[in-house]
Amino acid sequence: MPSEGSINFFKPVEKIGVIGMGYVGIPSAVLFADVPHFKKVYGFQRNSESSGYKIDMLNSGISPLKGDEPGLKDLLKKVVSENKFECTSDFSKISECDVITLAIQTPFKNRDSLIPDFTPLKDGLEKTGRYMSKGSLVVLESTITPGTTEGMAKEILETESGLVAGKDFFLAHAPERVMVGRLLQNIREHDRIVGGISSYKPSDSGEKLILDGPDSPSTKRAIELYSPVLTKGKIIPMSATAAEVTKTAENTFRDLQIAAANQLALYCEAMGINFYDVFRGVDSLKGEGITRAMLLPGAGVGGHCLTKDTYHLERGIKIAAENSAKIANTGLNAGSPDPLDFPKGKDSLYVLARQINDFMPHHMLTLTKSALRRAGKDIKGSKIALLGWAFLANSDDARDTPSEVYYNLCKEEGACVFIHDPHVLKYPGVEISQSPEDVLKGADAVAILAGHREYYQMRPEIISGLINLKNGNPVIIDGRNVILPDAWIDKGFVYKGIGRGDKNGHPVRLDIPTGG
Ligand SMILES: NC(=O)c1ccc[n+]([C@@H]2O[C@H](COP(=O)([O-])OP(=O)(O)OC[C@H]3O[C@@H](n4cnc5c(N)ncnc54)[C@H](O)[C@@H]3O)[C@@H](O)[C@H]2O)c1
Ligand SMILES: CC(=O)N[C@@H]1[C@@H](OP(=O)(O)OP(=O)(O)OC[C@H]2O[C@@H](n3ccc(=O)[nH]c3=O)[C@H](O)[C@@H]2O)O[C@H](CO)[C@@H](O)[C@@H]1O
Repeated sequence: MPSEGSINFFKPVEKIGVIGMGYVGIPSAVLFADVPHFKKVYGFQRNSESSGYKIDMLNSGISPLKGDEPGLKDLLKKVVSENKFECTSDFSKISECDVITLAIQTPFKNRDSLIPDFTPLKDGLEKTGRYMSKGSLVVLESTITPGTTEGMAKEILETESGLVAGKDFFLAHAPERVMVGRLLQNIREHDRIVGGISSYKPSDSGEKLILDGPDSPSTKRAIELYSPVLTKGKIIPMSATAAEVTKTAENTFRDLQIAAANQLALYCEAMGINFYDVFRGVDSLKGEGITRAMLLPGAGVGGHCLTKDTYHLERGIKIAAENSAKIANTGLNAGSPDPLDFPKGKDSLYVLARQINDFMPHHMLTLTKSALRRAGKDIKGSKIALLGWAFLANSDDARDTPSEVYYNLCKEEGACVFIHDPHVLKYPGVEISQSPEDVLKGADAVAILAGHREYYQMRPEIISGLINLKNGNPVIIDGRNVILPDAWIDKGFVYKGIGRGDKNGHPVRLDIPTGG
């Protein structure tokens, strides 16, 4: 084992353990296994009721992941047949590994508390600490609250192993930035953020020199691990905490950009103008590095990433302030101010962005009720055709979907809601139809919640033939800018669209045929 802070590793990385055979761990493990000079990769998977089945599947060269992952099937078969990858629930094999990476889920306990449930991750860290050898590198790939690597993870590993982080073993955070559907490509091509913990080495004068970020031996060891896997991507070294903030901030900023578009859309509606005119205008200011990356407004923000990573970041600064206060109280630097200087009593901009994005399904309800009123109907007792349950266009992923919020709000108002989605076949607690006719027949209102390509094909004359014309004008609410308002207004629809202040107050045709 190198002396404290030394960067001369005594042996190259040969055996790797990846804990957590999921969307992140499986592609990560098979890519490591395909590197010629990495001799063996163990995929550690606990033999739980919900996921234990993966062990035999993986050892048979079959991926347990849903959906198509280009290249994964063949690569998995290859590394299994070469005996370079083996899935196991025998965690004692961790002792053979030079490197252990943890790709374990880090969900929030519930949408309200927004406190992460680190139970599975802590279990993975305890097993790692129990079996890891001196000189090994531990890397957390899970999305975690900033401060976790230098904090909770380091504490658990040191307690379980009796070793000292940064001296007897290396510790880093290398967050995953993959998208389901292109896991291998993303790992190979995205730049890789690598953040090792700080180490210390004695200077000639006997003082302790801090080796941090790119100079940290843990960072350097992690670079040795990830470099052979990258094709287009390059390594971006930094400190462990900076790596944690990078991961959570990249999604926080995307959420913020979407919230900015949503707020502007609400302003445009209130001022009777078309958001998309303003979008084109603002977007035209390009060149000289002065572009404004404006994103698009919509019926809300769903998914596993953007709905949570802001709260990881917020929790990270809260913990940093608490830790600072603890030091302040120990008299080391008594009375030191709160490390965060921020306008007193003001909410975080990022939390406000989350609140604006979470408001959008509520705005969809406002538009629905207003349109039904203009058609002389009450939402209570109305039939609403909800088009699009997935949180993302042309996807079957419905995690944290805004459609569920809108659905529950309409039900609370006494509406009967029928759901259509061509990609999401089932979801707990609701029925989802793949037949547009069944959902649209007799509907008083059509609400578009996801921008699936199928919905761009809808024609007003076809839809009006299906829905309920007998008691007044049909209604359509467009949450994803899918339809052209005039064509539908001409057919007698009452139209409302997010950001469409220029059309939301359109005159309503009263001479529509109510059908035979
Ligand atoms: N899925 C994505 O697209 C994606 C993208 C970026 C980041 N991430 C992050 O990566 C992490 C993993 O996400 P995922 O989607 O791969 O999760 P997942 O649920 O698909 O896989 C986690 C796996 O770990 C196993 N596991 C849990 N606790 C364990 C333990 N103590 N010991 C051994 N195995 C254990 C589970 O059984 C499961 O098989 C999360 O923090 C997530 O936020 C995921
Ligand atoms: C590795 C990782 O963490 N990757 C993340 C993942 O994020 P994701 O899977 O959650 O997908 P997103 O595209 O972010 O959409 C989220 C929701 O926001 C709505 N939305 C979107 C854009 C817009 O202009 N207006 C909107 O309203 C949309 O309908 C949906 O509900 O992939 C993104 C690249 O796709 C990445 O950038 C992002 O880091």
